[in-house]
Formats: sequence, structure tokens, C-alpha cells
Amino acid sequence: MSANWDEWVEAALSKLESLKLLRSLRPINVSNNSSNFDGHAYHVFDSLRQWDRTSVEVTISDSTFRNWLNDIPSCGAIEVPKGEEGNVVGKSCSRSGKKLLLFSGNDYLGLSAHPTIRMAAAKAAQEHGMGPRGSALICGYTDYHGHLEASLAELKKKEDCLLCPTGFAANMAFIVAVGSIASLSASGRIPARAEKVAVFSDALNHASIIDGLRLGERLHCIETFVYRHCDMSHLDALLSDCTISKKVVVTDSLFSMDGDFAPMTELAKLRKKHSFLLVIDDAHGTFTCGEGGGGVAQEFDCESDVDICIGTLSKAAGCTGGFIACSKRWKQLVMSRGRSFIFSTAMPIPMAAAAHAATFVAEKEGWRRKAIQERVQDFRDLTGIPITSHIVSIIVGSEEKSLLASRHMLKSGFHVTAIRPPTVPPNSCRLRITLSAAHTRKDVKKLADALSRCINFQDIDVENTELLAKL
Ligand SMILES: Cc1ncc(COP(=O)(O)O)c(C=O)c1O
Repeated sequence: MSANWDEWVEAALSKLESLKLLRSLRPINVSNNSSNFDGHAYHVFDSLRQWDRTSVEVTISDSTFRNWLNDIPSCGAIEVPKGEEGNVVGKSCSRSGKKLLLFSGNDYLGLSAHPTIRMAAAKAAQEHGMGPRGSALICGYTDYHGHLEASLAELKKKEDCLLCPTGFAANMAFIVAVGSIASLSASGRIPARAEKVAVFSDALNHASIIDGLRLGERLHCIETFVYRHCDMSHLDALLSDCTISKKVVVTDSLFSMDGDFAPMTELAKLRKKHSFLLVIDDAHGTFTCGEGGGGVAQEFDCESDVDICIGTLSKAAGCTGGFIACSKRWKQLVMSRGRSFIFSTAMPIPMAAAAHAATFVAEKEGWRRKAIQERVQDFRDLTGIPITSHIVSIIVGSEEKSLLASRHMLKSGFHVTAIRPPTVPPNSCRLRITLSAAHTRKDVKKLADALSRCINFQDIDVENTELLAKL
């Protein structure tokens, strides 16, 4: 991190201390067995097992299937499939409904059903229930949370880590906290322009980053500069023109809707040139990328160039929750100023226990990352589409075309969602396909066959991964 940023954080913390606004975590020890956390209790496996299929095989009722085909809006009431005698599923009746193969979830390693992770959650629930319910600053933070933070800090090669209720909350908390540096150092009540924090944000960043920036602007702390997607010349020019000294660049590391990687090496070079704080949202890269699952920065060998790594436990870890891996001083600042952290209940103990087990399993079961890469290669071989990650974005254009394609896939037995505005810009509606370690080559072959009946693979626009729909 640039020396300036260290100084600004120190000054903000001193100011908070003088105002008696510095906050602390006070872990409550609920576990009397620290061996819970050293990995001894965790079993790992060396290949795909039957339970992994739970994360990609689902059933929906016949009426839900019909509603989806006809795009009938629903509030999600679940219709319990009935057996011949009308018994509830799980008693004596057979399960009816439509079986689908999911190519739409974010459980990239297939860990949500892993026995070690189930066991960790179940054991913690048996022993502690949900644990103390309250914000982490009041009574919601336990030794389970502390151990999870330590394992995530180690994974991300950072000094420390702060858990948040979700990844969305983590991005909001960090951005509001970084903006608070402007208000804490301002000479007047409202920061003057030069005292603000200039945040440079990729045009395709996740909604939680955008909302955090909107809030920071509303609080008169942040001025936002949006650079064209992954366009480093544009970013360089914006940075060079900007007279605000406190500069931050924030980017998704692997873009959730497009499946492309941020240009990490170029970002690291620009960071040296302009001394900005580099913040990445590694929601889709954590556990899936890098040799040990350390994420996109590990994959691109630039972990030390990333100052702050934000992530989620709701995707490849198969759990839920968010985190900010950073220095101890940054952690103190976010704990004291990040409102979506401060004013929200801490994650339940079983979830912290499950995520801790998932962190361990994800690192040890490296074959899962290899399996994802193999599925990516299978998809490339079968379709000729030069995808670079496990998130496949097939742009079909209009909303109507994307819905037709998604309906065709549904009829063929695949859950592949059509992504439409406001998630993506108008006329760039797409099919978003996600590949997981729980998929087999056979699954990808069947998917490609079904896709080939609604998409012309040869008409691909490689630049935009854009395809012409046959429908
Ligand atoms: C890039 C990115 N960041 C953050 C989030 C939010 O994570 P969570 O689902 O844990 O709130 C998501 C999830 O949709 C995401 O795709």
C-alpha cells in the first residue's frame, strides 16, 4: 500500500479515537475445543462422489415448469409434489416433477453438499444453536468467527480479515469506510472536493460496489470515476487527470455477468505509477482460481499488489457470508465506520463453522479446481467458444431472444437463466452458464448439444462473446 494511504488510515483512526468512535470486537468463547479448528476433524476426498450431484441436480413441480415456460410471474410459493395417495414427498410416495440440471448456480466447487461441511454446520448447531444473535460489535462475534477470519486472512495472504453478513454488505461496508476518511480529515463539515476520496470503478462492477459508491457520493465523501470495462488506457487517463490525492481503484476480479478477468497485471503496473489503493471483489475467483484457491490475484501472481480483497462465502465455499481481507488497521476502520457491518447481525455459528470447514476442504481438494478447468476446456472443445473462465456469457441480444433461448434450454432439461436489464445493459441480454466441479464431461456434452439447437456457434463474435440466436 502506498505510504500515503497508511498515513491517511492512521490519521482517520486517531481522529476516531479522539472522538471515542473506535470500535472493538469482543469474541465470546463458545467452543471449549480448539481442535475443532485445526483441520483434524475435517475429512477430505479425492474425487467426485454421489453427494456432489446434489449441487447440480434439482427438481421443480410440473406447474412451476409450466409457469417458467410461459414466463408467468411468481412470488415463489412452493407446490409440494404429491404422490399417488397425495402423501408428502419423503414419506411413501414417489417424487413427481421435472428434473433439471443446474448450469446457473455459483456453487462452483460443489461444496454446498460436502459431508465435512454439513457435519461442521450440524455439529455447531447441535452444540450452540445459532449462537448469540446480535451485531459482531455487540455479542454476535464468537471464537468460530475469529477462526474463520484467521483462515481467510491466511488464504488471501493478508494480515487480517473482517467477516460481514454477506458479500453485498462487505462491499458496502468497505466503500463507506474508505469514504469516511474524507469526512474525518475534512477541514469543514463537508469535505471540499480536494479532500474527497476519488474512486475509479470498472463500468461492469457488481451492484454492491455501485450502491456503496452511490452512498459515498450522497455523503459527500466520494467522487466516482467510471472507466470503460477493463480499459486500462482509459483508467490511466482518468487517474492522470484527477487532482484529488486520495485515489482508489475498485474492480471485480472475475466479472460475474461476462466471465472475463480484470487485467490484474496492468492494474498492478498502474498502481505503481499512480499509488492508488487497489481493491478487488474476488467473489467469483475465491477458491476457484489460483493454485491453493487463493483467488484471481494468486492466479495472476500479484497478491501483494492487491491492498484489499473482498469476497463472499456464498459461491464456491457453498455457504453464505462476506469478508474483507486487509491489514489490521483497515479492519479497525471498517469495524468502526462500515455501517452494513456495524448495524447487521453477525452470521450464525453453524455458518461460520461450515465456512471454516469449506475453506479447509477447498484448499485441500485441489482436484475440484482442476475439474472446473477441465469442464471449461470441454465447453471450449465442444462449442468452439473461446471462454476463459467457468462463467460463460452468451450474448443473444434482445430480451425476447434470451427468453426464447432460456425456454428452449428449460424444455431440454437445463436450468440456464436469461440475464436481462437492469442486470445487464439493454440489447445485451444473455444466457449465463456456470460450470462447476460437480458437472461431468457428459453433462457439458448434453448442454452443448441443447445449446447448438438454439445458438449458431460458428457465428460467434469473439470480441464480445456474442452469438446469433437461431430462434
Ligand atoms: C461480484 C459480486 N460481488 C458481490 C456479490 C454479493 O455476494 P453475496 O451473495 O454474498 O451478498 C456477488 C453476488 O452476487 C457478486 O457476484
